[in-house]
Amino acid sequence: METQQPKLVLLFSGKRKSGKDYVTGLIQDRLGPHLCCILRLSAPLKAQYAQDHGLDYEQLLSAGQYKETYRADMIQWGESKRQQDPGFFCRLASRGAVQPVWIVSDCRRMSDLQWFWKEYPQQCLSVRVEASEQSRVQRGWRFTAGVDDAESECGLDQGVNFDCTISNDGDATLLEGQLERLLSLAREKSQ
Ligand SMILES: Nc1ncnc2c1ncn2[C@@H]1O[C@H](COP(=O)(O)OP(=O)(O)OP(=O)(O)O)[C@@H](O)[C@H]1O
Ligand SMILES: C[C@@](O)(CCOP(=O)(O)O)CC(=O)O
Repeated sequence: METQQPKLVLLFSGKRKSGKDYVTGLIQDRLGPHLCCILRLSAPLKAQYAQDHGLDYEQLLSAGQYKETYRADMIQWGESKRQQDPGFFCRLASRGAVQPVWIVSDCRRMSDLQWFWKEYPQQCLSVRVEASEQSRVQRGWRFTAGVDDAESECGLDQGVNFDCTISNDGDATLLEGQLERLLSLAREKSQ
């Protein structure tokens, strides 16, 4: 299927267990799958890595511990691909997307943002999901050297003026309120 020009591209980033998948899932639920798709840059990476290493792709995609066992090695594997072509996973993840609103759920590096900014200069909005260390620990996060101090987690810590920041520390009402602006914008743009 041919990719169609999006009307809005929400570029999400955030630390491990800040809730990127949770928050982007909520937005897609509200907008519906005809209006909004979620693009995971890590999906083509995990698909190829699973195939090469005889692993379970679905489990690598899920929020459980399984993917954490392989995270450091997946990062290395993905970085070797990105060195040859920084837009490699951006291109694969967005291939065939036809909805007017795209949510990229896992931007990690400046090159991820730059690729979308260059391809869709009028449509992009960068969104940072933030959560306290305490919330992240409750969701299963433990500091891991080589992961939490590497570009995969820290690549967007500096140098980006995010268009929007969402605090996701577990208060559902507070979260809903923060999503309203993005939901209104998405509905407006997709008309
Ligand atoms: N506001 C919330 N309310 C309830 N549960 C939440 C909330 N935010 C996140 N979670 C839960 O915390 C866990 C981690 O969240 P999630 O997978 O969305 O984080 P992530 O930033 O995508 O992490 P990773 O980078 O590891 O993929 C999940 O089990 C998710 O359901
Ligand atoms: C290997 C990697 O793609 C894992 C991402 O997994 P997740 O988005 O945290 O589920 C991280 C990276 O590309 O640096």
